[in-house]
Amino acid sequence: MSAVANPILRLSDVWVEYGDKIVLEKVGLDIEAGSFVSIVGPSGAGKSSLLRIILGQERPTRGQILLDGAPLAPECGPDRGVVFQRYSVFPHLTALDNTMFGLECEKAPFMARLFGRARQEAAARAAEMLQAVGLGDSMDLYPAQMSGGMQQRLAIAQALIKRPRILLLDEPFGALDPGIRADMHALIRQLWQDRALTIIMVTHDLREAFTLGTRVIALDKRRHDPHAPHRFGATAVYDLALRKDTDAAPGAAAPAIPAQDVHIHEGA
Ligand SMILES: Nc1ncnc2c1ncn2[C@@H]1O[C@H](COP(=O)(O)OP(=O)(O)OP(=O)(O)O)[C@@H](O)[C@H]1O
Repeated sequence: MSAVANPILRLSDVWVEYGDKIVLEKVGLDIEAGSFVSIVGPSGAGKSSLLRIILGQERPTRGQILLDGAPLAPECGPDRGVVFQRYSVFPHLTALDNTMFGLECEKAPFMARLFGRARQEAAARAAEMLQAVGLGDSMDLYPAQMSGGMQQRLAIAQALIKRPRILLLDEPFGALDPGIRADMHALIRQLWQDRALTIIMVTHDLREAFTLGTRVIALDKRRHDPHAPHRFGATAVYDLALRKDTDAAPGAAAPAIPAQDVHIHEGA
């Protein structure tokens, strides 16, 4: 376990099992508020499973997750927002209505519709959010009228409208062209800094992991049983804290890291 004083998230001895298949075993992690944590690892290592349990969509089969020192509520709370690789926006709603939807669900959980002044306030907040992600001129467009990059910007606006403190990103830029990806890196870095977010991002792209992350965690199996591939789960096999100049230009390569600032330690 990587000990951090007053972590925003603490995972202690967390296991995720599906029947007799062990996906994650003995995961122990402290996540510091304001950090940008990149999670890497081979396909099937349990990266998305880890995000789902932090989001509260699923519960670990063993172990404990603390959010600000208190056990994680069993459902997804407004303190955590999520963006997936595949566009999660609603095709029948405009960008503005897509962004407002989260607020409408929160404030009018049965009808998911606000009226009068409450609606005006929600629309103003959604418009501000769309400006922040660079969609200020596209509020009336439907997702089918938007590019992939624009749809991911919209998904980020949806995730951030409820002002979460933790943003979970599951391969958010994996389906985008390299040029658009660079723009999205700049955007996410800006939002991370401006909104003092804690970000946990799963990616297959090591360059992306090191460029954006202040910490890179690799999940993998420490033990393999060739006769029973599901007998052992993955855990954090590498945990690298990177010293980052947060004022670096968006998209800039990570600065060189002096050897003494690289901490490689075994998972729990
Ligand atoms: N609901 C489920 N029931 C059974 N097995 C599951 C379930 N969800 C995930 N798994 C299994 O858990 C393992 C880890 O899946 P997960 O999607 O977390 O891995 P990943 O590291 O995110 O993979 P990828 O990089 O390919 O997206 C996989 O073997 C998957 O088949």
